[in-house]
Amino acid sequence: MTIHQLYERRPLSQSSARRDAAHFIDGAFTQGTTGKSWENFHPVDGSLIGRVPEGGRAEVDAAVTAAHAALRGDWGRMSVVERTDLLGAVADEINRRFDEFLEAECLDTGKPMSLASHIDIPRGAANFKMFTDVAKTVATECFPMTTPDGAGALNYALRRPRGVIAVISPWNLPLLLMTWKVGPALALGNAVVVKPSEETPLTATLLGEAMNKVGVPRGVYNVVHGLGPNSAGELLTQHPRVNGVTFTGETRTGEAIMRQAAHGIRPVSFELGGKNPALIFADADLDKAVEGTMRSAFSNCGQVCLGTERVYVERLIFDEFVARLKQGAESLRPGRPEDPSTGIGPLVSKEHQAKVLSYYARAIEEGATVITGGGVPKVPADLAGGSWIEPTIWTGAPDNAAIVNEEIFGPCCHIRPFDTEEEAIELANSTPYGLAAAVWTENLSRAHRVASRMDVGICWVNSWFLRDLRTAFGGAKQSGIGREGGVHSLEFYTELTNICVKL
Ligand SMILES: NC(=O)c1ccc[n+]([C@@H]2O[C@H](COP(=O)([O-])OP(=O)(O)OC[C@H]3O[C@@H](n4cnc5c(N)ncnc54)[C@H](O)[C@@H]3O)[C@@H](O)[C@H]2O)c1
Ligand SMILES: O=C/C=C/C=C(\O)C(=O)O
Repeated sequence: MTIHQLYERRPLSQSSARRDAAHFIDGAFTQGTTGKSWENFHPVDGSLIGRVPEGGRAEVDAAVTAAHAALRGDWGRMSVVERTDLLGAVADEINRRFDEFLEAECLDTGKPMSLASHIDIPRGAANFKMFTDVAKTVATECFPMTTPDGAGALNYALRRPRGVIAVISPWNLPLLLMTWKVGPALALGNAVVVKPSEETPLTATLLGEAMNKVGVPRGVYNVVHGLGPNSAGELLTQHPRVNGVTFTGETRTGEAIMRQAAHGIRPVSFELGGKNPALIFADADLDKAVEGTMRSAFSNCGQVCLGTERVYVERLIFDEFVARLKQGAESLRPGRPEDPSTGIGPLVSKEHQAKVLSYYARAIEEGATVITGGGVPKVPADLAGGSWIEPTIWTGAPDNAAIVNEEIFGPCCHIRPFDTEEEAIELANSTPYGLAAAVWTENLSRAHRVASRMDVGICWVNSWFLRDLRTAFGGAKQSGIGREGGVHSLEFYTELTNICVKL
């Protein structure tokens, strides 16, 4: 029976028993000591999923202490092969419990199962597998040198785990983005304390069961739920015994975390916001450019940091492209995650829905023309409690408009014509962000020429969201600090010592 058939009779939100989240500290689940918690709602219909405990100083201290104890214990004494065998088993356990992770992720986010079953959950396992390979195969460096006495000396580099890593993760791809950090951290010998987003606690909690099942020593993986400021997030990122902070989230939040982590000096690795452009030249394969921009603008209800919110189209094909993208946007049917015909899910929360709707209103004030969307879709009565939003396309806004310069993080994009390659490049690079870009052209020279001038961390040509996990991933300008992926993750998750031996 397919996962969809499982729910044909009853919606996911009514098929699942109430699910409370729990902290996972030193190998044990606990509701903690603060007595504070919040309600977790299903974004599809507003139904209650369960409660989430808010961790405080005691929980953060206990988790950091457990992580350090793990480093001094069996985990710290394990060989790379023993460690990576365990993490390979974690990946296998995620795959063994695939449907449970899928159900939990879709309950928390409301995203279609057809999306999460192809992206979110498989990447949860792949992120562990990828970095076990890196940890087992990465070489180190060695520099023989001459010395005045002629005998010479040998320099070689040794890498060791950085220590206890704080992982602060967002709500849009909860399992994928949390394991994108936990995978390399653990494969390279660290221990972690994860603070998932308050919107999406379930898969981080479930991963604790997988860790225990395969025998990862207690204290290696810890989860403390909480909010950001004045809560577990802030306490964790300023904790004196945390050795590094890796964060994925909004740029403004990154600024706050940087201040919090500064006291006592600890390195940060940031993957932040974006306002990503797509450049579509007249010689592009229009079918592919429309299909790719449909995904990059509307997938995951536009809640993808790498998504496209600015589309620049060569004037010759502007009207045709706008008409084609409008047609695509209007074909997306809102629905429940478990419904295979669902084309688009809801936003993650009522708060986020209000934020996106405020930009929809701002667009009108700024003089934009609404090509399609601009509000809340009509949905069946049983979905009325959800955080629904219409996929929206604008044209005609000024280049300094908020909808053209500020990250909205919803299923919306502004399309503007351009006349020359230089103009397109200047427009693409015109915001404080520099995360991703997409260039659509069949001209090989132009593809390489334009891509090389995108001031971003990743540029796709005639594609979007193709991800080779060995490549460097991260943002330029206000979209991030550092790169993670493949051997690039070594820089943040290990400390390097150069040893010079006189021969
Ligand atoms: N660059 C990337 O790879 C990437 C990937 C996904 C999402 N994002 C960005 O994330 C944002 C959406 O996710 P979000 O709304 O969860 O982001 P957010 O910044 O609101 O929150 C992210 C996480 O940070 C925590 N947090 C908030 N304030 C904190 C503080 N002062 N100290 C410690 N922790 C704190 C939150 O509790 C949450 O766990 C968008 O801006 C999107 O572009 C970037
Ligand atoms: O929403 C942002 C998506 C980020 C994706 C990754 O970090 C990845 O594919 O590794």
